[in-house]
Amino acid sequence: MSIRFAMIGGGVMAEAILSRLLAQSFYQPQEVLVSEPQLQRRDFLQSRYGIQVTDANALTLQSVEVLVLAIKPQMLDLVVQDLTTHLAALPTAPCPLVLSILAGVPLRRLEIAFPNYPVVRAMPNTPATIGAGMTAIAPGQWTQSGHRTLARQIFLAVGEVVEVPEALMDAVTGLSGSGPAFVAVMIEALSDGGVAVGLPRAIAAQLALQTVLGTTQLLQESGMHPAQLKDQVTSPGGTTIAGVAQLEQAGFRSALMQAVRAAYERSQELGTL
Ligand SMILES: NC(=O)C1=CN([C@@H]2O[C@H](COP(=O)(O)OP(=O)(O)OC[C@H]3O[C@@H](n4cnc5c(N)ncnc54)[C@H](O)[C@@H]3O)[C@@H](O)[C@H]2O)C=CC1
Ligand SMILES: O=C(O)[C@@H]1CCC=N1
Repeated sequence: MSIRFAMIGGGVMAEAILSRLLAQSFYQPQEVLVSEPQLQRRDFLQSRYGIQVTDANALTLQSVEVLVLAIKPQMLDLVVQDLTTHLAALPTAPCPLVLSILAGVPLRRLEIAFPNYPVVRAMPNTPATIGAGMTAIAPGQWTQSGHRTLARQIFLAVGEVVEVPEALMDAVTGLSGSGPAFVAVMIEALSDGGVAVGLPRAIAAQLALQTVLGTTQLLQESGMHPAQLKDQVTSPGGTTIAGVAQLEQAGFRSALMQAVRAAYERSQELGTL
């Protein structure tokens, strides 16, 4: 069976996407090749998923349908240099669909690195690991509708997908790309708050997690605006409004808005490194 799906970089996000695609039989393990420099990581991916692995990036360009770039943005130039050194010139046909999940890196740079290749810039997030991801995609100038459909299908395997103009990709990175960390920090802090007022750690952690999960599900299923839900919980002169007043005093909303902006600005910076 020949390789149809290749990835350069076999880290956290590569595994998240790969594991779901395999679990849904989107690709068979024998059709997948991951190029990864760390031996331990290669061994892990091979034994866990039964896929093929290599430390030679150039092998990923051998007549595959899809090539996912899953290295850190700072590594892009090095990887492209490595590919062109080993292949003399990148293959001109048939060109795989290049799917980049690199934060910040614009289509313009990717299309220079992979001349005339169909490129889709994507920003998934870590809940992709359990099929609850949120991915935004922006197609490049050489993509045809089949490429866009394929990109959408791949990311639908790991959660929800939206298509946005490329100009919004850094904003997406600030919100849904980076957001799982912001939410995780909030859950940890809620749990710490519980411990501070006497709850055992394990119980505090369970309460914090289920409260966030249940609230999210309620908002999603009811379609209620978050402000409406907040109003429903806050009894006049009650406990919740005392807590909400403290959040406002500490600048909680502002902190979250600034966190998204900082991540957005960093994504813009990473695109220029
Ligand atoms: N972690 C996240 O939540 C998200 C990450 N991303 C993007 O995904 C990309 C990968 O991020 P992670 O998976 O978190 O990083 P990671 O560090 O877990 O994975 C990167 C992998 O690339 C490998 N690598 C390093 N040099 C290489 C080379 N020359 N050739 C091939 N592979 C090489 C590393 O050994 C590592 O396994 C980044 O560009 C990031 O911006 C996008 C969305 C979410
Ligand atoms: O922190 C980062 O740079 C990556 C991109 C989005 C989430 N993690």
